[in-house]
Amino acid sequence: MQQTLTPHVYWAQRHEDIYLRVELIDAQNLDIGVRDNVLQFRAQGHGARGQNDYEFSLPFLNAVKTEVSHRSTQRQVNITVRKQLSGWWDRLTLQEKKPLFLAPDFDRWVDESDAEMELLEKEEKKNRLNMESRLSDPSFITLKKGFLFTYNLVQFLGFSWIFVNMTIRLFILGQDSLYDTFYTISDVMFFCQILASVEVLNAMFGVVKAAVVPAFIQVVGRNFILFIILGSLQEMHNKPVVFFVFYLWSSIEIFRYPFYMLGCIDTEWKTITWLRYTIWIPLYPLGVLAEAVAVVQSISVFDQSRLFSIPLPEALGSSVSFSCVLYVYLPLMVIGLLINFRHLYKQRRKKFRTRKRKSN
Ligand SMILES: CCCCCCCCCCCCC[C@@H](O)CC(=O)SCCNC(=O)CCNC(=O)[C@H](O)C(C)(C)COP(=O)(O)OP(=O)(O)OC[C@H]1O[C@@H](n2cnc3c(N)ncnc32)[C@H](O)[C@@H]1OP(=O)(O)O
Repeated sequence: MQQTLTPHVYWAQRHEDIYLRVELIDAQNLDIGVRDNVLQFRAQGHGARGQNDYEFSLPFLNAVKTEVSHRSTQRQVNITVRKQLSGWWDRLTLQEKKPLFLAPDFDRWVDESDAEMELLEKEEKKNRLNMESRLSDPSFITLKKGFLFTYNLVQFLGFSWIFVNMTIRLFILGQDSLYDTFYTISDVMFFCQILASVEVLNAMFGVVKAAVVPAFIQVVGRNFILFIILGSLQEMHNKPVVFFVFYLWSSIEIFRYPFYMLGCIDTEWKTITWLRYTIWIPLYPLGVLAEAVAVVQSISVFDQSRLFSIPLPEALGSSVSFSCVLYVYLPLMVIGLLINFRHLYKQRRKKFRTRKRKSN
């Protein structure tokens, strides 16, 4: 006659689950359930004392859910019980004295802080997956493309207006047009450059696959020139350098934004792609050079007007001219140029390498 025996049971916990491993080979006729917060286990199998009926019951320390999941392998039965409330238990069973058949499962054992880390990682992974599934949701993609298309269209119209207006004025007025660029163009340029801040946000929040640092350097660099150097000093408004800065900026944008617009409707025009990834090569250094000339020309104006001068403690004198900041800014421009030049060079290589591979 078969006698009923108790198998060896190993346990471990996480904040949300209890894991039990019952050492029973070829377990059959399993009857496992939670009743009145007590796990009841009954099965036939080959345990420490050979082929027998095996059973045990475990009254849990805290409340658990009644549904139990289990999986029987050739060597053991794995049971997972969900805790009613997420938390760390001091022990598994209601009674303080540990039953003799129960031992920690060192293969799965972790201490509370490790389990917390595990939980955090699990949650992060869940959030990431949620985010990814939201980002790949067709309605979100349509909304995103609609937003980007509109943004790029507005910028394209703005910069085209600037470029065409300046070109026509150059043809009609000749050299004279160089002296009043700021008065005729600055409002639209202010609008476009303020709006361009969206590009940093787009890169930061992953709306587009663009790099954050180059976008930040680009937007901050241009806005510094536009609002601080040109916008705040009336003496700079009629300088020909304004023409060169605005013309060089708009020359790239009338190709860059249509390139992005076409991307939003999954279309590519090879000429536009080539122009977007090529004409920055002469334009970028020329643009930085024109901006540097504007900075140098503004130094004497800042020194005379004392605009934005930095107040000092009485012992050191009255104030320091804002031109000190400009002496620091000039080498920063060179660093910014190198960072963005390298970035654009990489983007160009990536673009043309991919296209060559596609056409092979
Ligand atoms: C702590 C204070 C620091 C302050 C530092 C100050 C330093 C000052 C440095 C001054 C340097 C600035 C000088 C500059 O003002 C001079 C000029 O501009 S001269 C004129 C010539 N200029 C240019 O050619 C630069 C034009 N600008 C750019 O190219 C970008 O702004 C730049 C950030 C530099 C690079 O762009 P990005 O990283 O976005 O690369 P991609 O265009 O290849 O885009 C990558 C992918 O993202 C998709 N994308 C990007 N934007 C959009 C969008 N608006 N709509 C839709 N899709 C977009 C794009 O399609 C690419 O995707 P895929 O690869 O799938 O095609």
